[in-house]
Amino acid sequence: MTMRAPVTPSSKIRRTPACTPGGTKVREENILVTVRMRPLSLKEVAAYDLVAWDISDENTIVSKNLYHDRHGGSYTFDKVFDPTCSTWKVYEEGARDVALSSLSGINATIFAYGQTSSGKTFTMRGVTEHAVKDIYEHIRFTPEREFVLKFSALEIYNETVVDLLNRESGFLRLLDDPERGTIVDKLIEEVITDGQHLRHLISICEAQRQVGETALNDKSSRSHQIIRLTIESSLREDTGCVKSFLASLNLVDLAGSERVSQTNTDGARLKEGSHINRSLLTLTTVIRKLSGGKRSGHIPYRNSKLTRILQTSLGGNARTAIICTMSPALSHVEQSRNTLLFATSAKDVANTAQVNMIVEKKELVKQLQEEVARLEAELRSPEPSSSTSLRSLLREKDFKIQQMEKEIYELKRQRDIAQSQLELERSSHKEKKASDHQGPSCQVVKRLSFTNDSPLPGKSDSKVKIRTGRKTAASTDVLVNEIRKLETRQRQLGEEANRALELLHKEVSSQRLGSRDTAETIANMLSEIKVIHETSCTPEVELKDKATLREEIARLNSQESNIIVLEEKLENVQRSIEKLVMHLPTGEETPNLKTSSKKIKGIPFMLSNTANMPNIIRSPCSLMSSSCKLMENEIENRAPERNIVVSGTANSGETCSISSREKISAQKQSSSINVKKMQKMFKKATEDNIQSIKAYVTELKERVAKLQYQKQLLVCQVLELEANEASSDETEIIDQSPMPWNVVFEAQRKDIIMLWHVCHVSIVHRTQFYLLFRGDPSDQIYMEVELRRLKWLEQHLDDLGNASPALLGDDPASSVSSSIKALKQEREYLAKRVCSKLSTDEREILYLKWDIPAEGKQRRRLQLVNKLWTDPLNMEHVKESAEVVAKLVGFCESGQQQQQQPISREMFELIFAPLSDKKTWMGWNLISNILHL
Ligand SMILES: Nc1ncnc2c1ncn2[C@@H]1O[C@H](COP(=O)(O)OP(=O)(O)OP(=O)(O)O)[C@@H](O)[C@H]1O
Repeated sequence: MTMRAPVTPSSKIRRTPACTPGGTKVREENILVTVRMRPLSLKEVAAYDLVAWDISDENTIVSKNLYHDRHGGSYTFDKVFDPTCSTWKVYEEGARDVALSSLSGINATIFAYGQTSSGKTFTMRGVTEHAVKDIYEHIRFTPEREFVLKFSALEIYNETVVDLLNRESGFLRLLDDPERGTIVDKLIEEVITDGQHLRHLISICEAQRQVGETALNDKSSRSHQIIRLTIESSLREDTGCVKSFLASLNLVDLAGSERVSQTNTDGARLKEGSHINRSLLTLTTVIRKLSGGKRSGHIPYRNSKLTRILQTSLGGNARTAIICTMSPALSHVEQSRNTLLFATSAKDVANTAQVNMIVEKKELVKQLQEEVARLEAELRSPEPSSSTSLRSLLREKDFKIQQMEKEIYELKRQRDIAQSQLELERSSHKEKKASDHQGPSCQVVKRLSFTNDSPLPGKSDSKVKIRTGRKTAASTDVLVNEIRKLETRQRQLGEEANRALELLHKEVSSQRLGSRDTAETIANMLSEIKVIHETSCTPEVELKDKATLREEIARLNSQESNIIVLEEKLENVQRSIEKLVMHLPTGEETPNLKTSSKKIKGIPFMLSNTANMPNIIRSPCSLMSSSCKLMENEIENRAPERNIVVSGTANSGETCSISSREKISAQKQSSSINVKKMQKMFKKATEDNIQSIKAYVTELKERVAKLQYQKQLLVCQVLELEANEASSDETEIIDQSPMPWNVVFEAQRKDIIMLWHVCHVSIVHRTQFYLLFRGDPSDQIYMEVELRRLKWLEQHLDDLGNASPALLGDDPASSVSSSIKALKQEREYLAKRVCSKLSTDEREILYLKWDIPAEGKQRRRLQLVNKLWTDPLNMEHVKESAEVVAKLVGFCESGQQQQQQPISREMFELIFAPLSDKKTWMGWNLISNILHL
């Protein structure tokens, strides 16, 4: 029966931190790592193999030969099981707890890792059996819950995923699911009826699995096997709380790492071995990178199907147990040490297991509503102690919301600025076009430009198109000039307004046109306008560079409060004007003629500088002079035979005087008519002036707004400049401080050594390269090329292995297996030279140091050579291997014994040949062949 995804659309998986049975929260938990040592196999006993390890206590395993173990030969784990331990004990202490977590919604994975024939399948078979038994026992003793178990199984064979319940479905694809991580497409899931059914399915999978015979194991698993039990459980009674738990239990039996020299494989087995080793290498890399909390870097899960499928179990949402299996034999000591090193890294990997609960959407809503109601009730409760923290939390949230609103407002504002800037840019562009038509000498300076949808001008947003450098400086100058012009204009206007107001003040107080209130109002207005004028006066600064631009912004910033004061004052002035209008004299009031005529004489005639202030303020004095003229005309009309002169103030140069007594009497006769006319005229002049001041105030307001806008532009420009400088600084920093070459060299050398190992590169080549390139700066290019070639080769190993002969040509060295074969031949060749090139003492020391048992001269020599260059992670081993190979081949570094063959860089001349030229690009076999001759 085929089952699809267990999560239905109407339900949702909720994850909460996992709890131990005791109820304490588990946020991070390290992988449980145990080591199981099997007994010596019959073959090993027959070969008189020795036991290389001691188990000093139930947590520690120690190498019997401490001579060259760089880890001091002692390794500690959560548990170490000696060869007499039963699988039950291994399960009980190394897997049970983790396996049973899956019953309470926590994903669990148990896997066995180790060298081929070390007992992984043996152990996992037992562990699976015990887990199945325990699971069914738990189900039996938990009647209140209903359990649904589903079974699926797959194998990863030669990096392809196959369904063990349905081999016919071919190779399965891996898909990325945002909710569940990596899933295997079309993998069959069968619902299990009971324990018997489950055991039956497991046995089917065992029968289906790829198994082959190797020199080390008659039934060697040639694939990684993953059995997955998906366990869903829910309460039988609807209690209204969490509906069900959902988790999977992965039981993983990995294929074993193997050495061609030990497994004596070729053909299909060899290819399998290569795939197995590669995926295990990725697993090792993933574990190494995850260990010690070094999660920040890239974890290469995607480099193999195995690590992709197990991703959640390695540093993710699962509890994981690893049982490392090993042989006790001395002949496998190197492989066992590698297993122990892997186990040591795995100990440091931390997982974050969560309880996976399935909650129906309706139920989820209900639960959330209840939660909200509870929280609200708590907030309302008179007992503050329990809700204090909640309240403060809410306050905090409110505050955050407010801040966010402010930010949104600010962003909108900045967007508007950017848009207006764009408008400016457009008009400037038009101007430029127009001036271009006029002639080449006309230059238009461009401003900053932002794209229409740019949210934040001046920030590092990639949408912001910035024209920087000289253009920015030029546009800054233009802006500054504009601001300067505005400011000068404003100053002039301020002065005009002052004069006009002073005049008005005098007029009102001398004419007593209004009450005392009116006089006070105007006096206030006058002083406020003065403040405005003083506040808005700015010193002239030459703004040429960014520093002065910044100073200018600082000044504008400091004037921010002034601007606010200014705006307030303008409001006051406007109010005062309103008041003033209310107090204006009506036509019915009869002023004292004597005083009026006296005052007329006394009114100072101040002609405003109308050229500088067009359409803003008309001085009442000019109106007064015209009213004088009107009076004069009237008098002249009434007594044409007499010469009447009306004298004015010194300012105007006009005078208004009467030359004879007759003229005075004529004036007296007509005075009653003229006074009314004068009153009207005076009132009109005052009204006009008030209108002018109103207009002026409005304009001042506009100017202030403009100034603020200009300030924003300046700020934007400075931000631009800073962002550009910062990015160029960063580039400089990067350029100026590369990683020291020796550090790069060490890292590259380690990578190269690992890749040589993975790609089965000739050990003679490795030796030459290793001895020749020791970190001299001139080695850089050689290291780079070697690394690239190896990376390419590693990536294409598969393709090469599978490629048709037509693609590869006849060159036998172009496939993986031929590389391995060539390596084997090379080792045989070197083994023949052991006696002639190494002295007896040298040989004995090496045999002792490298744990080579004393049995058969030829066999010992081969064993010695087979150990060379086999531990790419151990730099001491690498160095020793290179020294031994150099002696065997007769290399010497320049300056050493002359009878030996000197290594020179010419051997590694950089060849950039087309890929079809296998001999050249694979290169190494060719080089070593030459050297062998
Ligand atoms: N603890 C043990 N006690 C007794 N025999 C064991 C033990 N572990 C393994 N063996 C035996 O060792 C042999 C190899 O074991 P097994 O096939 O489990 O190794 P493996 O690691 O799975 O190898 P491969 O990776 O090649 O599949 C088997 O014959 C198995 O019965």
